[in-house]
Formats: sequence, structure tokens, C-alpha cells
Amino acid sequence: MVLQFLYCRYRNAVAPCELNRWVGEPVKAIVIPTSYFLENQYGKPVLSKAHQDVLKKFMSLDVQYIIKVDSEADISLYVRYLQFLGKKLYVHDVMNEFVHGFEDFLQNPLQPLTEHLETNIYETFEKDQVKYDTYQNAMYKAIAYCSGGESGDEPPVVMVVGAGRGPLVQAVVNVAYTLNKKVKIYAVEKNPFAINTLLDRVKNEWNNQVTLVSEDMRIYEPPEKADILVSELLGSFGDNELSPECLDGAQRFLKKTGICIPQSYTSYLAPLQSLKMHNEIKVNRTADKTLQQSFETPYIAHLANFYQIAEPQPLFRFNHPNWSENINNQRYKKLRFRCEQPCVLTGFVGYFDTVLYKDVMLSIHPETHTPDMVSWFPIVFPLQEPVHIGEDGIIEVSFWRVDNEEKVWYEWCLHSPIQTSVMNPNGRSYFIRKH
Ligand SMILES: C[S@@+](CC[C@H](N)C(=O)[O-])C[C@H]1O[C@@H](n2cnc3c(N)ncnc32)[C@H](O)[C@@H]1O
Repeated sequence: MVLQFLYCRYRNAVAPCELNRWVGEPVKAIVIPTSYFLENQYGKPVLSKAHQDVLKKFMSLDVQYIIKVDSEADISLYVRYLQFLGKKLYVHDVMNEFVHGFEDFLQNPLQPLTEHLETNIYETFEKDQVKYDTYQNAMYKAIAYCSGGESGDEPPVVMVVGAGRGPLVQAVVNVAYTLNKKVKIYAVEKNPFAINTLLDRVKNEWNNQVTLVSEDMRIYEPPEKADILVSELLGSFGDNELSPECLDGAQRFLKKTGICIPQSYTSYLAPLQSLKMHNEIKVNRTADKTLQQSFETPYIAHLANFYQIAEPQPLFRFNHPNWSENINNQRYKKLRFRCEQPCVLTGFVGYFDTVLYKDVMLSIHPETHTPDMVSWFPIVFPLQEPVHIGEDGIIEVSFWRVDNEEKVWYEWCLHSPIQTSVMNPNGRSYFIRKH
């Protein structure tokens, strides 16, 4: 699709929402007539701030710029100016550097519970200092407040469950040092590859002050109970890597007065227009999957060529510890979104935020995104076919989190503007294994 430059020098700008929707179209080229350029004090062609803002929106997309000569012009001046503008408008921040090359690239969600993560994945996690600093801040507040033992004069017991290669264990060690407080530390991890690194760190970095447990947290029987249970088992949708199931199992060894970090997490959902993703799913289907299975599967992606049709709304929330008699991690919710303008619905985009402890939070919700945190990309739940949304459109969708003894899965279906069949019934195309 070729986008004729949307603004004219003498006309008012198009509405920002309309421009945002263009970013969700499969735009291949932007045509800029030479007559739209202004002259700077040196007589050279430049674009107005409004026009620059339009180009900025398309910076992360792979678009070409076509200069249309509709006035007397030395074309080389325009070409040079656009090259300069490309460099000027590119924002050099942590997020942009990290996501470069991942734009709209589909990834399967990880299943760290049943598939052992590889070293390079841990390495990628560990690059996100913002995540660990925020955890450390939460631990600082929790450990400062906490005293261990019946009498309160014993060191608090902190267990890091799902310790990986130890960045959160290191954060506990740092807090104990900063507070000048004795803390008993356990690291529980079921991945034998990560255990090797932990063994080395216990001996060479942590001076044997950490008790290492090579076991699944759901079956581990510790010699004592924890005051604080720290974990990072979160996926892009919060609960989709089975943090609820793991922590429900681990809280057996948390004192009744104990604290979980995180204390809660909430998923969010927003309707999405991304014809690019829709086509990628179709084209990149692997031989072992039918087209239906490919569309009934969520994907992790850094979205670039997309339009978020409405603000995200909260979907499912989980609290820890959960001391209810019958823990039920199934969920159902129906959401209703009002659309600002006609568009094409291709699926839903999911985010999450989490309260680690009291006011310390992490978020990938676009409105509250933790600055410079790169650990999680959004998750996308596709629809089988794009759905046209008219003027004053309403989108209604139902979402389920379902489980049985073996697995957890999501189902979703559209009620408005059209009723679709339920996607992924009984987890037939996508599920997360518990064992
Ligand atoms: C997302 S990684 C986080 C690792 C580390 N805490 C970090 O921040 O780098 C989750 C870790 O939890 C481990 N894990 C998941 N479920 C577990 C379970 N039931 N018992 C023990 N470890 C588990 C995985 O092997 C993985 O190392």
C-alpha cells in the first residue's frame, strides 16, 4: 500500500487516531510531493514539524520514501534532507536498541515449567537490569519490614523459587548487605543446566550462605518455612507461564504471615489491527500445524506495524499467597470496547502488570510501562479472519482461562460486531503443560 502524504501545507492535519490507524496498515511507501516542503533560512527544503511527526510514526516500519517532483526542484537536496531526518528522528533509547530487528517477528511463548531454558535465554533475561533493580527494591522493603522466628529475633528466611542462574538470589544477597541484616537464603530451581551455574555461584560468589535445592517447587519439602517467597515466573500475559500453579504449590512452605513477591499480577487485553501479523501467521505456518492451529495460538511479538483499536482493559488477576480452601485458577471475563473509528480487527493484544511489594510495580501496559524494561514483549491472540469494524463500532469478546490435570489453556470468542466460534476449544491447538 502506498500512502500519499496525509497532510497538506495549507490544510489541517488529519486526526491523530486516523494517522495511528495508518500505522496498522501494510504501508510499503510514503509519497511526499516536493511542494509540501518549506524553505529554511538557507533556502534548503525542510519539512514542517507536523510533517516530521507523521514520518516519525513510520520510522519503525520498513517503508520507502518517494519524493514526487511537483514543483521546480533539485532532487538531491530533498534526498539529503530525508537522510538527515531519518537520523534525527530515530530515538536512541534502551528499548529501541533492544527491539531492533524483532519488529513484528512472531515467537512462540516460552514454557519454562516443562521445557528447560537454555543458557542464551537466561543471558537475555539477565541483560534487563531494570527488572532486577525493581525486584531488589521490592525485596529491600519486604526484608527491612520482616523479622524471622517466633520471637522475631531470628534471621528472616527468603526463598527464591525458580532461581534460574541466580540474579534474584544476588539481589537478596545485596539487600542483606545493604541492610546489614542476616538473612537465610534458599534457591530452588528445577532446571539442571541452571543448577550447574548456581552451584558455582554458591561456592565462589555467595560464600556458601545460600542453600541450593535442585527440585520442582511444587514437590520440595523444606526443613523450615519461609518468611518471603520470591519468584519471577511471569509471562507476557502474567499468568501464562503458570506462575499461579507453581506458587500455589510452593506456598505450602510459606509461613501464614509470609509475603510473596510478586503479591499479584493482572493481564490486560486490547483489540488489535495488524494485517502484517495476520499475514505473517498465514505465511509462516510450520508444516506440523494446520492454518486453524496457527490462528488458535498466541504469539509473543514486538508490535510495530499495528494499530491498537481501544485502550486495554483488565482481564484476569492472581493474588499470592492464596489461602482459599479451594484454589481455582480458572477465569472467565467478557470485555466490551468502544471503537474510535472504522478499522479492521485482526485479534487482541495482551499485556500485564504486577505488584511486587506494596508500591513497587513492573508493567508492560503501554500507559504504565516500566521505563527501559525490555524483558517482555506483548502477546497476541489472533482471530481466524479479519473483521471489519464500522463507524461507532463495538467489540465484545469473551476470554477463558481453563485447566485440567495436565494443562492450562485460553479460549476466546468474539460476540460483536459478529459472533465467531470459540477459538482453541479444549486447548486443541495451544496449551501450556503442567508436567
Ligand atoms: C522466567 S525464569 C526466571 C529465572 C530467574 N529468576 C531470572 O529472573 O533470571 C523462571 C525460572 O523458574 C524455573 N521454574 C519454573 N517452574 C519451576 C518449578 N515448578 N520449580 C522450580 N523451578 C521452576 C525455570 O526453570 C526458570 O529457571
